[in-house]
Amino acid sequence: MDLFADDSLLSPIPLEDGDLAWMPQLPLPWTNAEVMARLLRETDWREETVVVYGKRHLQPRLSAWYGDAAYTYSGLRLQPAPFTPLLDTLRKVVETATGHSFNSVLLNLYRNERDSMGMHSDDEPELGPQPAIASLSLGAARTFILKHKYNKKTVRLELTDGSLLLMRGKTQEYWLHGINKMTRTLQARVNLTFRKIV
Ligand SMILES: O=C(O)CCC(=O)C(=O)O
Ligand SMILES: [Fe+2]
Repeated sequence: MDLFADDSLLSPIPLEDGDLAWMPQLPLPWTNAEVMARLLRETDWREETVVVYGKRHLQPRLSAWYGDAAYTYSGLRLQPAPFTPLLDTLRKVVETATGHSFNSVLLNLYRNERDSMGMHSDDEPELGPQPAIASLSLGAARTFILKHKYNKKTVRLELTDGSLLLMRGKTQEYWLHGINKMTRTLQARVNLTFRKIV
């Protein structure tokens, strides 16, 4: 279901075989720093283990999954917790800004420049075809890298404090995305990806 959208604040970012839109500052009812501090404090952050080629590794970031349904992500079965009042408020703000409805959110905490996320597509079957995923960033800016699966073109976006990136259409089908480690010292960043499990 698409809600009535005040999406005039979202600007399209041209991307072949994909659909991206972005706003530099999502209008929030608190300052970015207040939202970030509350998310750091109120979230049930987990250091998840992943098994790659039979070897167990700690993920290079902390994460938490809130929503109505369990979700399989990077081979991990994430047990959901119900939305908190803060997450519910953020969800409504993001829904108004994007015109899409969401019932789940994955939070990632990049503690410093050494935390990262490998290249992937958010194409799990429970998201349905052509999912809309809204990504809210708080704290340190990190570079979001998109790589085309077939022609290998690369696009880099700076995801700054308070910004909202909407990925939809064929984006997950044609592109991988991720966050690289950096060498320059960086403060913490929290990213929330709102999703709809169908
Ligand atoms: O931290 C980011 O901006 C990317 C997060 C992401 O790709 C995900 O949660 O699937
Ligand atoms: Fe992703």
